[in-house]
Amino acid sequence: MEFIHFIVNPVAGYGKNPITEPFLKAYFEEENYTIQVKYSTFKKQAILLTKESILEGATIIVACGGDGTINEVASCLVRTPIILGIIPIGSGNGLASNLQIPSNVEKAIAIIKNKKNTQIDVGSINDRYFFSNTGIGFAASVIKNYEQKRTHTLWGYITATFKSFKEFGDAVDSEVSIDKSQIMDNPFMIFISNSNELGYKVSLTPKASLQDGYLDVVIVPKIGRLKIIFLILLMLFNKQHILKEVKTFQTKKIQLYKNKGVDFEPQIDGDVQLMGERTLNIALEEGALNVFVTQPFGIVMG
Ligand SMILES: Nc1ncnc2c1ncn2[C@@H]1O[C@H](COP(=O)(O)OP(=O)(O)OP(=O)(O)O)[C@@H](O)[C@H]1O
Repeated sequence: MEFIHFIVNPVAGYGKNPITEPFLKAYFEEENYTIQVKYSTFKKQAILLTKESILEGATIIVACGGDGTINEVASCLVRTPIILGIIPIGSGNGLASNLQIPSNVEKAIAIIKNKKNTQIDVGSINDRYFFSNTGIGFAASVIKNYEQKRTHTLWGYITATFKSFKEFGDAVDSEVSIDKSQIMDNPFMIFISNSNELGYKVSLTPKASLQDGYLDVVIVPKIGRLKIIFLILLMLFNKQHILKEVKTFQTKKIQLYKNKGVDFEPQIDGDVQLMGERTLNIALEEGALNVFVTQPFGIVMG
């Protein structure tokens, strides 16, 4: 008997999804599965619901939402034997896309029922985990503006990008040191990724792998407005490396320190968080999360 708990974000994506207990019971027959469905009613409640499900003896916990919900659920499952299932009903669904889990709910359910699981790497930033990506600068500013919008769609990201572009000149003067050596004035963006997709098939780190034991880092120093426009266009076609200012490398850990300017406000899997700290210690934990995947993805364990 499997004890499967579903943690559903009812406002993810377009806020329309079919996930109810009767709907799921049609797929998870009572002879083999005991299911429970829980809905989050406020931001970050999925963390509390997941912790409760662990205490209740769930063997599989399914995050039903986008990258934010997956982050909240999966953060509680790192280094536990509990397997994460994903039903991607968010807007961007970057991690699910990297894992080749389709947005079609029935197909995503079939992957869970197929019981093939693998272990993926997990990123950490101070006391938090990330599974897709984290970073500071322009990408975090876009997400902050996006979070304030009512429509969480691709159009929401486009208008948030315009707003961040307009605000760019008002940025507070800042200085960041990287690994206690390189010092950057007002870096445009420092982006650190575990997965190869941001969502909507856009990628800043197309070569990143969830199972290679490395984080992929993209650093863009302060650049002028024309170059920003050029860079945004290049990003849409995954060709940002054409711009010589864009530096990419792989690492197992990286430390950012704010010498000057306000405290760090990084985005963590699409959620902007004021850290209230001047140091960000970002690292990778290899293979620390069990997740259901499609048959051809990665090294299948189960
Ligand atoms: N009932 C709720 N009301 C408001 N916010 C909620 C509720 N339940 C969860 N949330 C929050 O919604 C945020 C966004 O969720 P999520 O990332 O899953 O969806 P999305 O933004 O549509 O998808 P994606 O991140 O893939 O673009 C999360 O920060 C989560 O904490």
